[in-house]
Amino acid sequence: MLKAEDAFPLPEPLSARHKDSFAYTTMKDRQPVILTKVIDYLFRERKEIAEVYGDDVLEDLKAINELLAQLRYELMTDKPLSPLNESELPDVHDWNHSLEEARFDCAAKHEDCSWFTAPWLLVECYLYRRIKDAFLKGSGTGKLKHFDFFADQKKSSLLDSLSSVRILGNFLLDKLSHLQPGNPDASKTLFFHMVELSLWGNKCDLCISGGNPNAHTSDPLADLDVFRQNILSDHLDDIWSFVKSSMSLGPAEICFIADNAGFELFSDLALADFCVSIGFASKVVFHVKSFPWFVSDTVESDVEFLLKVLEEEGLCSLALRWKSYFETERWSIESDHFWTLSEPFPNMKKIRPLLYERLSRFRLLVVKGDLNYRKLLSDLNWEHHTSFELALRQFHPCALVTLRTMKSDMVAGLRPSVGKNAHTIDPNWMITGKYGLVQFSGRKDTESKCSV
Ligand SMILES: O=P(O)(O)OC[C@H]1O[C@](O)(CO)[C@@H](O)[C@@H]1O
Repeated sequence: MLKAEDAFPLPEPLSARHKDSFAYTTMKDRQPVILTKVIDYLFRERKEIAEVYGDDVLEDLKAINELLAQLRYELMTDKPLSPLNESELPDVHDWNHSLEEARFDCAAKHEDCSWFTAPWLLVECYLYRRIKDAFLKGSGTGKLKHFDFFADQKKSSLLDSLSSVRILGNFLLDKLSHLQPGNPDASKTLFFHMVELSLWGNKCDLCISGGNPNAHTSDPLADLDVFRQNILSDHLDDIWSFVKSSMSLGPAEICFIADNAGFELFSDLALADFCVSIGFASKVVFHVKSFPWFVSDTVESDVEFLLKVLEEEGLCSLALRWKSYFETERWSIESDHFWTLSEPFPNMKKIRPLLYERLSRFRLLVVKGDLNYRKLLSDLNWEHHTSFELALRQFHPCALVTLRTMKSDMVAGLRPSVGKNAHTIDPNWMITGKYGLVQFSGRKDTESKCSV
């Protein structure tokens, strides 16, 4: 198979070193705001937090905020990136290896490896890992080591999206009750709609809004027809052919590499239910983050909160249905520290071979969101018309679909004129979340084992 690096020199990683780039704006404007909001939140809510965890955490909060203020200083004054110290998380070695490699590349350019010279993917992920570090180090009592400092924002975002949740939930329940088993073609249009709903679920996240409220408030079904023209790369037909032919092999295990909690997570569970109900999937695994990440990324407790809200807010039958999927292990949640490294997915086989092996057992991976897309395509500055397959750089544990609204200036797999036309309509087309991609690769690495 043709490798990207054999075909031409690989493009440069995106980096804040380019002052006209989105990476630069993000690191200069958005990241300090996100960090400051965490600091403000901990200070503002200290009494409430102490009520839950005990007065001794007031000292922890002070220590954590000092570490976060130091981190903000390092970011805003473009200090060299320091290695992580020993910590109870299993990722320190991998992180320090990534930092060492970046330092080596910067040294070749006679530069320090800092927030504004290193690859954007590395520094953006590093910020969230350092925030986590502040909680691990600053919590002398140990009580706040696993505190979810983004939980309140995620909860509010879900509660603000309830009208959209109700519309989609009732639509799903109605459609599920009219499915025609044994007649997959009857489900095709609906399958397209469920995929599109999960795609546009990615539009709102709390990272792109710098932590400001960003809920889904419109009618997601009415939006479908309006938004369809904004799908710049659309492999839905290929996905459906794959799903249909796969169904003749018997139900399979599939996996979502999840992104944001709130409405997006809800739309992902809805798509997963549809895949189960039409007989495509026997089991669904949701891979989530193991600590707070990019503000609104899903951690396990966000799934629990979603089910609780559905139960309390008039979607009880859906909540019970999904709870029973989890109880019977038809659905399950997994996590891996690879998702909170800065490593591109093509490095997974080398760095986390067991995870690659695990993914190779699924029939389909659904890779959600902007950051996962950047990692999938190595966050390199691809020509927009580079083929999606080539840009995957041989990441083929199993067939995969990526559903991503565009919130960063990196893309591959577009037909030649598509980017130009989008740019004419909206010069910010790559970063607003208004445009989306549904891309598919049916290829599977023949060296990886397959049990389904
Ligand atoms: O939740 P998503 O879709 O991964 O988006 C994460 C956000 O973080 C970024 O990757 C960088 O800030 C953006 O491109 C995007 O707004």
